[in-house]
Amino acid sequence: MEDSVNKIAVIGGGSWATAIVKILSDNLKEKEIFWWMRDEASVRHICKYQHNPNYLSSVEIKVKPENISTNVKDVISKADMVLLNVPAAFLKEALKDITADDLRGKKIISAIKGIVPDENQIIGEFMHSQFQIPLEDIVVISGPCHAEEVALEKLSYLTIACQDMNLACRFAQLINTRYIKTNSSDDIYGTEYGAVLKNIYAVASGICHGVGFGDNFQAVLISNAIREMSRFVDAIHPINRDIKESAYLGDLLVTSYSQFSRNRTFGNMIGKGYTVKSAQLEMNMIAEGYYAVNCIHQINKIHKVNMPIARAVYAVLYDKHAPNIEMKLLADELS
Ligand SMILES: NC(=O)c1ccc[n+]([C@@H]2O[C@H](COP(=O)([O-])OP(=O)(O)OC[C@H]3O[C@@H](n4cnc5c(N)ncnc54)[C@H](O)[C@@H]3O)[C@@H](O)[C@H]2O)c1
Ligand SMILES: O=P(O)(O)OC[C@H](O)CO
Repeated sequence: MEDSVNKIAVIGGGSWATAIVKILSDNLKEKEIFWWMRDEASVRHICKYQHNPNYLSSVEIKVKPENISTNVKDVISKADMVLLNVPAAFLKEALKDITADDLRGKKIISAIKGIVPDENQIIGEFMHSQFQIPLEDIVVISGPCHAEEVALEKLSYLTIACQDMNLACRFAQLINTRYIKTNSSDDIYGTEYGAVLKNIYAVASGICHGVGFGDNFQAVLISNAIREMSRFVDAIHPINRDIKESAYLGDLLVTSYSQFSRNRTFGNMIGKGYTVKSAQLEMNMIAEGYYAVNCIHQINKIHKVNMPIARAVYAVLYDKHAPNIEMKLLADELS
């Protein structure tokens, strides 16, 4: 991989996939980018106008038109690195025609922050168990970074997690740009679960805002959320990690406070009285936290970690408890 031109297949056509395509194009290392998205009309539009019509439409797309396709098998076959970037809930659907043979020998990069529903697996576990990808060939991209700020070339930091630190460093060299800096980590489980949990806490943050809590309470909520995240990731994968690093605390902060956060926006609508369906319809984007809280609820039946915030979000979204009452009950449990 080091000596030959890197061939990278980006799988997904949403905001983050579009931002990642921009980052890869702006990075100066020689590479060829292939891009899969499910929507034929979007492919045609991008090939003709060099802009994604639905997401980050200000970004100029520099991928060759012949490399953009709705044929996932074809796109994957041309690459040696496959960068997964569809919401976790749609990953199985996106890869339904792909076999372990199609992915043999390829490096898998996950930019997804979610859990595969029904399987209740983070992306690395899913790719390892379903496609026999060796764990050391799986790379996770995480950290506090909104696609919208990438479009504006605002300075951002990404964490590249991989059990093979050489691979983490090699991939980092493909995405470092003037506005993207990278850190490396070998904590693939903590990085993935941290990203999953921060989405749930952003939904909680939005619900609290929606029902009328202010900044003072929000600060207490987030202080409790980082401790809850720490308890859970330590129970799942107990290694020596600093939860204050950007991939954990940083991502929790950006998602809980930013105007760009999908999960916070979704939670805010729920707090204001929208149903889940109507909030989802209102957004052109996906709030991973909605799906993740159900998966974490199932996973935590085994681990039994004390998770009052995730429990409250689950109660509102899945047991249909009134958001204002549930958040007041939660407030009594926080300190
Ligand atoms: N947006 C960000 O700033 C950002 C940053 C880091 C990580 N991520 C992660 O990237 C992943 C992709 O999120 P995003 O923000 O790009 O998505 P998005 O919300 O911008 O776009 C939604 C995506 O989901 C697809 N989609 C919607 N309904 C679908 C369906 N029924 N079947 C199949 N696909 C469907 C759309 O085609 C689109 O690609 C998520 O795991 C997210 O957590 C996002
Ligand atoms: O803040 P959200 O909910 O849009 O999630 C996007 C990214 O995960 C932030 O790092």
